[in-house]
Amino acid sequence: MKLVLVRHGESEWNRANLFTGWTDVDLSEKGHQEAIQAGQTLKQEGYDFDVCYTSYLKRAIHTLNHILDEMDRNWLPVHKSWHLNERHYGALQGLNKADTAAKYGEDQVKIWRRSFDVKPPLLDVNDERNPANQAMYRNVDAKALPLAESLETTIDRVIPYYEANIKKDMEAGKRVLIAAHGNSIRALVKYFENMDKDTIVGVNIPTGVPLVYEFDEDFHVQKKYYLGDPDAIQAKMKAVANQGKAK
Ligand SMILES: O=C(O)[C@H](O)COP(=O)(O)O
Repeated sequence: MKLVLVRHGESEWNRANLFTGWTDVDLSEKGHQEAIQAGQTLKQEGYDFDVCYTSYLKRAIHTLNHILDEMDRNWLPVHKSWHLNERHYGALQGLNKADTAAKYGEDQVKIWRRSFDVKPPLLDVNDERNPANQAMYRNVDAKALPLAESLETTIDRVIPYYEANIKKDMEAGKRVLIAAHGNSIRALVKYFENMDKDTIVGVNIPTGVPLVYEFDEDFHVQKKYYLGDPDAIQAKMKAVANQGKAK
């Protein structure tokens, strides 16, 4: 069984190096190109899908749309869920990552970005960015919506959704494509690989590159690989890690 995950292409806020989280920003021009390239790669490599999953955020939705365009698979069913959203970056959303590192130190920014269980500072409940105050989440139980998330609390909402929906589809023999985000994908990577808290700290997901997992029938990982030029992928991962360095 194969599962393909793609982090959205570069967003406008990735380009500006801003903490983004649940802010609904679109792809940059480079991000659109990365998503188109991901679709072309999947097509050239002979991939096909039966069902797709994505988040509520347009950078992931538009990435998926580009991929489906390139594969001529726009007719596929697409499930959108807030459970696949990026980790909520709380009151850090909108701040520049390098400036934040200069102000609070690179170690603190690494803790906020990559530690397993530390949440960034919470949004105020009255903040218009509180998801409970936004139309996008009007059908979600407000008690389930965060004011900030750690990777641990992101896992708490990604994995039950994966098990109840995506895993079920895979068990039924469906080929699944997920277009999501750096940290919702890190949640899945940690779970699939049973990774410990220290190892996941070093995992950075590149933008717009298909990541393939091959599982046996008990959902043990047999193989894991990115599709594309290995040097270019390494460079993209390093660039993500370096976003938290002071200039
Ligand atoms: O929300 C964000 O800022 C990014 O999409 C992911 O950020 P990170 O790599 O700093 O966790």
